[in-house]
Amino acid sequence: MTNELRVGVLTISDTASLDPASDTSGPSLCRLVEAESRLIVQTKACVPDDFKAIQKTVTAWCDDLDLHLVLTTGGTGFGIRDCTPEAVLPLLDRQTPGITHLIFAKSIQITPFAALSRAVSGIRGQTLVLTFPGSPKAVKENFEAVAKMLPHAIDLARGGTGKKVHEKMQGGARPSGTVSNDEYSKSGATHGHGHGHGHGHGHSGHTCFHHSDKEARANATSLGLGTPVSRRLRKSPYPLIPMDQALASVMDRITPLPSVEKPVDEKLIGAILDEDVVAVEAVPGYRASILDGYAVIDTDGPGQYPVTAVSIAAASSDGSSTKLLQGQIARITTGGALPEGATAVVMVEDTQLIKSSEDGTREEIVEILAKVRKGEAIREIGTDVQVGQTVLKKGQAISAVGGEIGVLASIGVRQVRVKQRPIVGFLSTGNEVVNHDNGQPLKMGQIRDSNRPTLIAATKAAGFDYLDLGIAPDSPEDLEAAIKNGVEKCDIVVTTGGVSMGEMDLLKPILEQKLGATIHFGRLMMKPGKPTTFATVPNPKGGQTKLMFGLPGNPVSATVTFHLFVLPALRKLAGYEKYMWPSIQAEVTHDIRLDERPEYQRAIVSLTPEGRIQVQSTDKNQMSSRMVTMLGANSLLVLPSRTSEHSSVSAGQKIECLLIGKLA
Ligand SMILES: Nc1nc2c(c(=O)[nH]1)N[C@H]1C(S)=C(S)[C@@H](COP(=O)(O)OP(=O)(O)OC[C@H]3O[C@@H](n4cnc5c(N)ncnc54)[C@H](O)[C@@H]3O)O[C@H]1N2
Ligand code: MOO
Ligand SMILES: [Mg+2]
Repeated sequence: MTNELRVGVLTISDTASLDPASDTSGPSLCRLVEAESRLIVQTKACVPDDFKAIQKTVTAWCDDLDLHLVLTTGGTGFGIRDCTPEAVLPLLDRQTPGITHLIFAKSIQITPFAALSRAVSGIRGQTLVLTFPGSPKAVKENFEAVAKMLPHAIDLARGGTGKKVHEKMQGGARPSGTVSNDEYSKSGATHGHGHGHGHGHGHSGHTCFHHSDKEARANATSLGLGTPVSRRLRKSPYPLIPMDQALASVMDRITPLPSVEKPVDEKLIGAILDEDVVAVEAVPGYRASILDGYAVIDTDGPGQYPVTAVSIAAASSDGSSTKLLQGQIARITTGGALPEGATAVVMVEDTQLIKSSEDGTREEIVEILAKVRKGEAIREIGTDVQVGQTVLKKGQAISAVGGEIGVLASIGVRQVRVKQRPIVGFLSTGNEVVNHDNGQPLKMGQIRDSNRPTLIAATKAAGFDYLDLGIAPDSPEDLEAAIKNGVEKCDIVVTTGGVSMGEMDLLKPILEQKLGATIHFGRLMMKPGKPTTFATVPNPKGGQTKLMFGLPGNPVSATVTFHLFVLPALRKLAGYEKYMWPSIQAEVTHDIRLDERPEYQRAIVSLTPEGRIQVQSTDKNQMSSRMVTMLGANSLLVLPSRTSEHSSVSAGQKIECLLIGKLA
C-alpha cells in the first residue's frame, strides 16, 4: 500500500445527473477529501437515483479500482426515488454500524432533521463505503464527524493491526475511545517522521507526509496548476495500476457508436454492419453461358447445325430472349443470356465452321464435335446468390480485401446500415515541439513533432478518421482551449506529452480542475508509457461524454500506448467484436534482461523456413525516446516484470507477442 488513500466520490441525484453543474455536494465532498492529508480523490461520478446505476458504480469502484474509500452523497432520505441504502446494503460484506451511529450522533446534535437520513456504511472487500445525505451542509458535518478516523478505519479494513494508533490512544492524554481530531492528525505526523524511509516507497500503514506535501495538496488539490514549483507534489497522486486493470477500465467504458446508412463504396472499408443483408436480386439474374461457344439442346448430340441466333453478353433490347428449336444452335459469348430451350453450351474449341455467309460476317452452319451433358457450361439463375439469401451478417466487418463490397455491389445494394465510425483527434503538446516539416533549423531545446505524424499514419492505416488538432504550448489556457475543441469535435482525443511530474506537465490538473474530467488512471505499471492517462471528459456542448488519452510525450511511449489502448478503443467504439490485438507465442532469438516494469519491446515476428514462429527485438537499446526501435516492428513482445527468480528470458523461450503489423 502506498501512503495515499484513494477515494471515489459518487453523487447520487436525478437532478445532478441531468445537469452536472447543479451538483454542489459532490464537489464540496471532493474538496473536503482532498484537504485531508492522506486522502486523494481518484475518481468521481454522478448517477441518477437508480438502484442499478448506483450498484454498478459502487461495485466497480470497490472491485475493479480497489479504492480505499467510497463516499456517496444523496438518495438517503425519505423521498420516493431515494434508494441509496437499498442499493448499497446488499453490496456490503460487513456493515459498520459504529461509524453510522457516530455520524448520526454528531449530526443530531446539530439538527434533529438528521433523523431523516437513512444512511448506511460498511465494508465491501477491502473498501470502506459510507453513504452521506445530499445537502452540502450535511455532507460537511457527516464527513467531519469521521474524517480523522478514516485512515485508521481503512487500515483495519485492509487487514492492518492499527497497533500504532491504539498505542497512541492508550498512552495519550485523552480517555480511551474518544480521540479528538487533532490527536489523530498528530499521530499521523509523528509516525511519518518516525519512519526511516523516504517518501512513498510503498511501505504500508500510517501517514508519512512532510508538512509541505500536505499543504501542497490542500492548496493545489492536484499537480501543477497555480502551485508554486517549490510546493508541487513530489510524488504522483495517481496509483500505478497493472495493465489488465487499465485495459478493462478503458474497454468497460466504451459502448459502440450508433449506426448510420452509408452508400456502398470504398469508404465503407473497415465499417461494421449493423444489419443482416438479404439479397433481393439473384446473381446471375438470367441463365448465362460460362463459355464462348454455342448454345445447344444437349440431346441433339454432335453433328452439323444451322446457327439460328446470336447471344452476345449485353442487355436484350426488348427484354426477351430468342428461342432455340431442336436441330438449331445459337452462337453465344461468356455471360450471354441463353436462348429459351437451350440446355447446354459447347465451347468454340469443340466446334468447326462448315459454312459462312459470303461476306464472312455470319456463321451459317457449324459442326458440334463434342457431346455435352444437360446443364453443362450454364450458370443457372441464383447460382452465385439466391433471392432471400443472407449474404452478410450484422457485426461483420467490411474488409479491405474487397469481398464484402463486391458482394453488396453484385446484388444491387446501394445503402447499408453500418456502425458510425469514430473520429479521433491528435494534439501534440509542449513548448519545445515544432511541426516536423518546419523548414527552419531547430533552436536549442526544440524538437520536431514526430508523434502526430506517427499516430495519424497508424490511424489512417487502421481505417479510422482523424482530426489533426495541431500543437498546443504548455500554457493552461491554450491546453484547455485545444482539448475543449477536440472534445467537441471528436469521439476520442489523444494528446501526447505533459502527463508526468514536471512543472510544465499540466494535462492532468487541467483535465480535473478545468474540464471537469474524471481521470480513471494516471500511471501504469508498464514500460514504455508509465504516465499514460485515461479520462472521460464532459462535452462542453452537452451530450455524450468523450474519451481522452493523455499519452506520454516520449515518441515510443506514445506509439506503444497508442497501439495498446487507443486502436483497440477505436475498434470497440466502431463496433468490432474482436477489438484487441491478436496474440501469439513466438521463440525469442536472443537473451533479454527483464525490467522491473512489465515491458512491451518493439519486435519483429517472422516465420523460419521450417515454419517456426520466432521473434527478435528491433534493437537492444529500447529507450522510449528512440523512435528507431519502431523501425520494421510488427509486434510488441510482452515481457513480464523482473522477479528475484526470473531476471531474464533466454533465447529459444516462447514469449507472448501482440501482432500489430503484418508478418515479416
Ligand atoms: N520525475 C519523474 N519524471 C518522469 C517520470 C516519472 O515517473 N517521474 N516518468 C518518465 C516517463 S516514464 C516518461 S514516458 C516521460 C513522459 O513525459 P510527459 O508525458 O510528461 O511528456 P513531456 O515531458 O512533455 O515529454 C517527454 C519527452 O518527449 C518529447 N516529446 C514530447 N512531445 C513530442 C512530440 N510530439 N514529438 C517528439 N517528441 C516529443 C519531449 O521533448 C521530451 O523529451 O516522463 C518521464 N519523466
Ligand atoms: O514509461 Mo516511459 O515511457 O519509460 O519512458
Ligand atoms: Mg514531462
